[in-house]
Amino acid sequence: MLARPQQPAARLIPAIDTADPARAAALAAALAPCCGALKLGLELFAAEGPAAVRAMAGAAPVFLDLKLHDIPNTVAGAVRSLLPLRPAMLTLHAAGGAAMLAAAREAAEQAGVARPILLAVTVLTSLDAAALAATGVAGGPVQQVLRLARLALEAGADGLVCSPREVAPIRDAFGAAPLLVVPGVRPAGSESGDQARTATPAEAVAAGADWIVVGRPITGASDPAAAARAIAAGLPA
Ligand SMILES: O=C(O)c1cc(=O)[nH]c(=O)n1[C@@H]1O[C@H](COP(=O)(O)O)[C@@H](O)[C@H]1O
Repeated sequence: MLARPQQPAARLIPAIDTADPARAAALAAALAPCCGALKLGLELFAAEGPAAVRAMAGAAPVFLDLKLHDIPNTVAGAVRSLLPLRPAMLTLHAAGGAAMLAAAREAAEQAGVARPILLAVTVLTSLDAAALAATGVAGGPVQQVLRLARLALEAGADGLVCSPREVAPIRDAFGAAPLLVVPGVRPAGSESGDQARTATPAEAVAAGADWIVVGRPITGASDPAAAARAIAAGLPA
């Protein structure tokens, strides 16, 4: 499995969110030297499929963010289908439940020691308290993230995806062991866009994030590699 990062640059995961394979390849080539992994998500996978993962795999470890969420049998089958792509990390929605997460873990173990890190997405960083309440969830984001974190870790997830706001509460509740991958990260002065629960890269790492995921503040910059290096340079050692 991909090791927990020790150096600031290894903590950074740029999100390559584009449907254009040529742009994805250019971003991957520019960003691979200054990050710990590259995140490939639904936009590129929907457009290009597994070929996009194969194309990126030579540049850096691939965080394949497909946020699987279905019945256990279907998710286990999807994990088995994705294993030949050798992703370093794979996401599933914690809200899919313990049986779904356990089935994913069992399927992933067929890959042996090189299996992907299984990350359970808790509460999407785009949801504020009101949007979460509108889905029927009682209690605020922190309470729901802690509830889903416990469920996911007990069911066999290696780590969690959460916003920077829940990193400290998760570390308080579950200690150092869970791998924490944190999107919703915004360098000071950059636009939050559709992200609701944000903090700066340095705040996320100081709170206990292992990896931070940053998309548009990097990919929308005139020099994405320079933007990535500047973010990494601002992280605590
Ligand atoms: O699983 C994720 O990576 C994820 C979970 C979450 O709760 N919020 C979230 O923004 N993400 C992903 O992180 C990336 C954030 O991109 P930017 O908002 O452009 O920095 C996107 O690719 C999202 O799909």
